[in-house]
Amino acid sequence: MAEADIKKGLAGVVVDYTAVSKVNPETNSLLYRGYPVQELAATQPFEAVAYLLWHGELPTDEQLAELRAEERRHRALADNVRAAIDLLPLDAHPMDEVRTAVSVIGASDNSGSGSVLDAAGSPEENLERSIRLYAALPSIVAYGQRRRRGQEIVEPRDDLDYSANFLWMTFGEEADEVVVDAFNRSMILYAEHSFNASTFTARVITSTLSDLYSAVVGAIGALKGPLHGGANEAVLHIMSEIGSADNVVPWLDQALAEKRKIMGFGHRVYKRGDSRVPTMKAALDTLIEHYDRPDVAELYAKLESEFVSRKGIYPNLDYPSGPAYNLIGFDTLTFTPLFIASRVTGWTAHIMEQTASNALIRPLSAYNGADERHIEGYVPDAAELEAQERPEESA
Ligand SMILES: CC(=O)SCCNC(=O)CCNC(=O)[C@H](O)C(C)(C)COP(=O)(O)OP(=O)(O)OC[C@H]1O[C@@H](n2cnc3c(N)ncnc32)[C@H](O)[C@@H]1OP(=O)(O)O
Ligand SMILES: O=C([O-])CC(=O)C(=O)O
Repeated sequence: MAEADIKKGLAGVVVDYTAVSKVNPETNSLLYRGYPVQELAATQPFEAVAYLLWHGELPTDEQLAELRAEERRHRALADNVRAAIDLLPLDAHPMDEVRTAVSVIGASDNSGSGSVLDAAGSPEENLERSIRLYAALPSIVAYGQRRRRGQEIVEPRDDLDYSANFLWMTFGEEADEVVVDAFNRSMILYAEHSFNASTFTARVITSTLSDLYSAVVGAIGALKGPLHGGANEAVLHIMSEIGSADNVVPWLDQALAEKRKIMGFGHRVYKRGDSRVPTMKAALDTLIEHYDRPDVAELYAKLESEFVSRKGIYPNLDYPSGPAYNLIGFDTLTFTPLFIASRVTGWTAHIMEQTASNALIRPLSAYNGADERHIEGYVPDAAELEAQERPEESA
């Protein structure tokens, strides 16, 4: 068998153009539509960043007010979505819960003709669907956590912006400004990251001219894995296992001896550190100070320094965001759903970009299975003999 030039995991393969974001490992930078993400996190509400990702420009005051009004209109948890969530067992993973909720929203959207020929939708329909999902996800995530805790649903508040309302619906009390600010920054930092696994999944699904909801459902499935979004949950599991800074060295000795992956470290593209980490770490520091938890800072710093010095592998965004969400009070299993609530903006921007310049995504594979063989006594019919006369490239 001839050796094929396989790029395992598509590592290093450039598959298409995108104008949504630029990840540059050389300069350790990340641009959303040209703007450094750090500048956006320091100056913008998440709503403005969502607008930027969808439209390519930051909104004027009027455009932002319009988006905020529309977001408020679609905040409340729809009855059928709540009913579907309530059917799920309480120990279902929240990622499965959110995935199901998005499916229900998609199945209930009767815009378009209903035919598969029309599934991909117009740019206007897809923008409308994107805003609806973006608006609905906080109530889904918040309700999920409250349901697991045996608490009553908290209705959205029209006088609060996206991040403050998200925290209100989750905890039933108004969050301090420093907490809202840290949370808003995390939403911005998680919003977009070029052709990561979940975004690429969304683009593959979109490339078949399927609908936006199906692409988001698929993306949620890809995000759940601990090599991708699930790592923010996994970081907290690891930190709980370690317990305190004193235990880092023995814990790490054993984890490395067992060849375990240390969650929240490493990245396919960034090899010298993730561009978003310093901004998220600064947000974590404000939370550590606010909640007076120096023990978290000690454990964070000790694990980072030990792991980096031993392996030369740096933290990714999930490393500071895991403990940040823990300090805010989110349950560990809710962390990756928070990632969904943010990343739905990037996913949908990519879905619209893919639709606007589509080509079916269908790579080739090199076959390394059993040699051709036949069922004993089988006699090919005429159709099969005819097909064999027209051999195609194997794939
Ligand atoms: C928002 C995000 O999605 S960011 C990513 C979140 N994911 C995680 O934090 C999970 C932990 N990290 C990882 O598993 C990896 O770093 C990935 C999957 C993110 C990127 O990995 P890849 O580019 O595919 O590199 P790969 O996994 O092959 O790692 C290369 C080497 O570094 C090692 N390595 C990479 N990351 C880690 C880690 N976190 N812990 C231990 N070893 C690691 C690998 O074991 C491998 O070693 P080897 O060459 O001796 O086999
Ligand atoms: O880019 C990646 O591979 C993963 C990542 O950091 C993200 O999706 O935010």
